Formats: sequence, C-alpha cells, structure tokens
Amino acid sequence: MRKNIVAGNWKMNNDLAQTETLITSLKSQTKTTEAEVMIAPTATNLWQAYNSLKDSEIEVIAQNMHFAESGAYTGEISASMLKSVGVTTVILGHSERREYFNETDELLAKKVDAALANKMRVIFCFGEELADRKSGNHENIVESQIKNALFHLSAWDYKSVVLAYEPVWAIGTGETASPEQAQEMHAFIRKTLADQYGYEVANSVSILYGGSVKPANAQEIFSKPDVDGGLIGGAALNAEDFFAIVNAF
Ligand SMILES: O=C[C@H](O)COP(=O)(O)O
Repeated sequence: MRKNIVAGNWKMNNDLAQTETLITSLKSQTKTTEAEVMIAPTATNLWQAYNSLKDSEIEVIAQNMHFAESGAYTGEISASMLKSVGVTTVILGHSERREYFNETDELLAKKVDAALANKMRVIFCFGEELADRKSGNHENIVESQIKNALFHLSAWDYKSVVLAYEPVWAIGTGETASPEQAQEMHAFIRKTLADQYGYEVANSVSILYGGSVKPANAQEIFSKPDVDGGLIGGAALNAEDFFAIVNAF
C-alpha cells in the first residue's frame, strides 16, 4: 500500500542557527500518525540537519540537484554530493525552479534519471498556472508535465518516485485548491499513470498535494482517497503548525 507523506519545503529560509532552532522545536513535537515526515532545509544546512535528526523519525531531504555527477557547473550540487551528507530524497520540478530557473520538462527528465541512477527517491512536482485552470486546460498541462518528464521510466522506477501536485495559483497565496479540486486532479493523475503503467503501479505511487496547506484545511484535503499527503511550504516553518498537519491524517 502506498505511504502517506508530509514533507516540509523550507525554500530559501532559515540560516544555520535558525535551522537548529526549528529542528529543536520539531523534535519536541509528537507524531500521532503513520505518515512519513520529511523536511527540506536549504543546501548549506543539510549536513547539520541530517546529524541533528538522524536518530529521529524525520528525514532530511534536498530541494534540488543537478543532473551531472560532477564538473564545470558553478553553484550546483550533484546526487552523490547529497548522498555524502546523508540525503537520499530530492524534490525536483518545483514550480519556483521551473519559473525562476527555467527548468523544463526535458531538463527535469535528466535530473530524475540522475537521482534514480544514484538510488535516490524523487518527489516530482508539477501543476498548472491560474490561466490554465481558468481556461479549463489544467488536465492537459499536468498530463504533459508528467508524460514529458516521467514516461520514459520503467514501472520499477516508480518504487522511488513520489508525485506532488502543486497548482501554481495556490502556492504561497493562501488560496488552496478545494478538497474536491485536489481529489479530482489526483484521480486524473493516477489514471494518467494507470493508462501508461497499469493500476498496480498507479495505486502504489503516493501523490501529495501542495499549495497553502495549513492546520485548518489539512484534514479535509488529506481525507480524499487519492491525496496521500502534502508538500508544505509556509506552514512548515513553524513546528506546531507543521506537526498539526502531519497529525491531520
Ligand atoms: O513546496 C511547497 C509548496 O510550494 C507550497 O507552499 P505553500 O504551502 O507556502 O503554499
């Protein structure tokens, strides 16, 4: 059966001292669910976070990585570098990477391949913009993002892939997709996977929702049958709020 997962994406927030403070608060929280819990601090703090949390139930994951193993890519970090600091899961394809760093489906396919070749787990993000939703084109956009970046993978590869549907219009805006909108899209995503790989694979893949998930709305969103957890931005920066979301299952 697929896993429930709540991952906190800290984005470009928290220096070293702030990271330690937030981790201390996270360690004081009580988890009352079976959901897997992850946090993605900024790259400079991964090693410290990994060491602070290695005996806990919280996995430390990365926000991004390069597709190459090493070389002349100034400012970039490879999969093996992440693994050398204890990180074995990486977020790829976040809409902020797509928008501000011009990450295309083609580039993301290479990153996914590099992560899987390094035996890492991928949380692959995608989602439509507001104009796509308004024009009724949201399913086509999501389908093409998945097909272009993931359909070259084998069924076996999906053991290491988690999907994260994040409608761009709901990220950091306070505007959440309704639980019904989330369920409708998650069911569509699962069917898209099933059409290519069959339902055995599609039903085994966790599909997270991201976009203004808060303690007040998490339970209703997570109650939907095809929503297997959340990728949390703003609310992940507060330990009580984050664990209220984790415990919403
Ligand atoms: O990666 C997380 C998403 O971008 C959601 O962010 P948010 O919860 O602040 O809307």
